[in-house]
Amino acid sequence: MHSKEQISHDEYQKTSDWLMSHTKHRPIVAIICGSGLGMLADTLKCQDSFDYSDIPGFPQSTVQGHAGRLVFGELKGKSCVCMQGRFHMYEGHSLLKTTFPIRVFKLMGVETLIVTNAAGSLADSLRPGDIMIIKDHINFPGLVGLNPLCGPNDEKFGPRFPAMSGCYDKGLRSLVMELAKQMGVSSLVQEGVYAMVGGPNFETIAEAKLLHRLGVDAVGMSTAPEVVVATHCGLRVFGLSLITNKVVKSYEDSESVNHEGVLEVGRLRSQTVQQLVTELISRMEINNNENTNNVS
Ligand SMILES: O=P(O)(O)O[C@@H]1C[C@H](O)[C@@H](CO)O1
Ligand SMILES: Nc1nc2[nH]cnc2c(=O)[nH]1
Repeated sequence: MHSKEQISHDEYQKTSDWLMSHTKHRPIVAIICGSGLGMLADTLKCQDSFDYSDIPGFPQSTVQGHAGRLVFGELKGKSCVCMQGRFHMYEGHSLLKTTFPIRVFKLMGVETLIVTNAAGSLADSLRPGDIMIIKDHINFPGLVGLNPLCGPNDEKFGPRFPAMSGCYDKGLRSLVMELAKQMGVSSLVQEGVYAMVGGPNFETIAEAKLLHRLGVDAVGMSTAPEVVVATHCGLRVFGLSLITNKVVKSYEDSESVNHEGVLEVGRLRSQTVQQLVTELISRMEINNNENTNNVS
């Protein structure tokens, strides 16, 4: 089950050095755009962007709605880097490749990771178009040993046995709840538990019932490996799921989900997600100012 693949510290460093020599931005925040949410990158000012295919060591995006571009720029005076397109296990990437950018971000000086995704809801209180602030996750592939941290541990990044309780920063979660109130969109926003499944198929009804009984609020096919690797190397994490569909949990229900519908809800709610993330970045406190305002 375990792959023998390893990525050395030097390989992450080479990619980081290449990027740092091709942009003047020195990002302190990294944003990963979920399906249909790539427009988050459009808000960045003074952009430098790179196709993944041009970045040494970077995997390639193959999913519709994931452009495959890394965009550097400024948002509210803070230097950011944005992944327009992420890597999923179901595309055939190893978990190390899926999470490759996270350690590159760490080496570039990023302190905070914002992850977004499209997800189906199991909680009755979450409707399509709602935004779920991720309070915690269940990493189903991880529970059976499909974890990017399997294999030799690189102590330069983090410990062999990292804690994962509290991996979604409480302060940032409360801040976004507060911002949602101030923006008049609090009726769309609530906290919940995200579960990652392997995909690429959507859930059977029996699987949906199981997830519901286990206390999962929303389900998707990404995010958990990225958050595990980010937490391992000491990044502060904030995550949100855009609820794009209800997961069908009844044999009487004739609805079914498809990727086009997922992307469509992403487009419809893009503005609100964009505003929330922009306000979050504007208001979040930064620990280490070394990387701030380095763009000349
Ligand atoms: O990258 P995310 O997690 O937003 O993508 C979700 C899960 C699948 O990749 C896809 C299904 O429509 O959307
Ligand atoms: N697994 C899963 N991923 C999703 N991504 C968007 N909607 C869904 C869903 O219903 N199930």
